[in-house]
Amino acid sequence: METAGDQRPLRVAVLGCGSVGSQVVRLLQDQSGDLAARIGAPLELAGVAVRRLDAAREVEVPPGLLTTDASGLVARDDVDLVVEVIGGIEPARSLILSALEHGCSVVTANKALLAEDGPTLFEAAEKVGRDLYYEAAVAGAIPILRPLRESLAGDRVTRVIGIVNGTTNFILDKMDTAGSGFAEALEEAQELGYAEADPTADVEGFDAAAKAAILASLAFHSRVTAADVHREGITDVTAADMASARAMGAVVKLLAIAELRPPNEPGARRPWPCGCTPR
Ligand SMILES: NC(=O)c1ccc[n+]([C@@H]2O[C@H](COP(=O)([O-])OP(=O)(O)OC[C@H]3O[C@@H](n4cnc5c(N)ncnc54)[C@H](O)[C@@H]3O)[C@@H](O)[C@H]2O)c1
Ligand SMILES: N[C@@H](CCO)C(=O)O
Repeated sequence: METAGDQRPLRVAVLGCGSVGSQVVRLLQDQSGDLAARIGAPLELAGVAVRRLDAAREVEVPPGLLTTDASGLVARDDVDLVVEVIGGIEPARSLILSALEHGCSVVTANKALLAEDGPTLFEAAEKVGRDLYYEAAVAGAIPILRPLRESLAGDRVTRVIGIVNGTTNFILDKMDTAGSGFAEALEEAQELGYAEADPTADVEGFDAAAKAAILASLAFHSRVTAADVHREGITDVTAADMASARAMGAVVKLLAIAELRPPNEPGARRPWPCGCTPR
């Protein structure tokens, strides 16, 4: 009987070894047996692109696998799959496009990029017949994007609402339940790895807006970018606001709310006409 070990390994390149990247590398190393059995082939780490070779990391990476040449890594012939977890727009976009052009499938957690320029990536993947997966871009541990895209493909979704930003949820909860100050709670969220590299993205609502745009695009088969989303952060929320909410039996939360409006209502969008809806 053929086992996963008899199959050619799938070679994985990881771009970025921060909070998320280090855990991807750890999983590839610690759970290689389980992953191989589930996938049907061993997953092998081909390389990890980092900014600095000598930086402290949460995971041990064999030095021979580290490189500061991310462009070179995604263009290598022996790489099958690229995991982009450096974040931001550039060079993440160019690296993903190059990886696809070089025949790799791509997994990215980059909601900022997807919300700004997802169609360019989806079209590029479609053109070369490669996969582009991004489940971790919204509500990391909760499978939400694939169910919206596939399980609910035949349904008419009219509303998506939820807490989609962990950092603000953590801060608001600490302010409410432990009486923490905003700055102190933010620092703790950063230490725990919840916050974006620039936490302004979290506390001013940019991260939630990007996630709302991705959710709305999938749920309503439409094109919504982060710039289309009304955004409010939590930096003005005070202890007095918390107390008022509590007195009303409520809590303060940062929500992403996406609603489909009737077509002739002001602000309503038409479904996206071409074949470039998020896949
Ligand atoms: N942290 C989370 O909980 C979380 C959850 C879901 C999605 N995400 C997304 O995942 C991505 C990564 O987030 P993170 O929290 O790991 O960020 P991070 O800042 O901890 O890690 C990013 C890493 O990429 C490196 N990097 C940046 N530019 C690089 C380049 N050109 N070449 C090589 N390395 C480069 C940085 O040095 C850093 O180590 C972001 O898109 C983020 O929005 C994060
Ligand atoms: N900074 C993001 C990471 C997960 O997307 C958050 O706090 O939700």
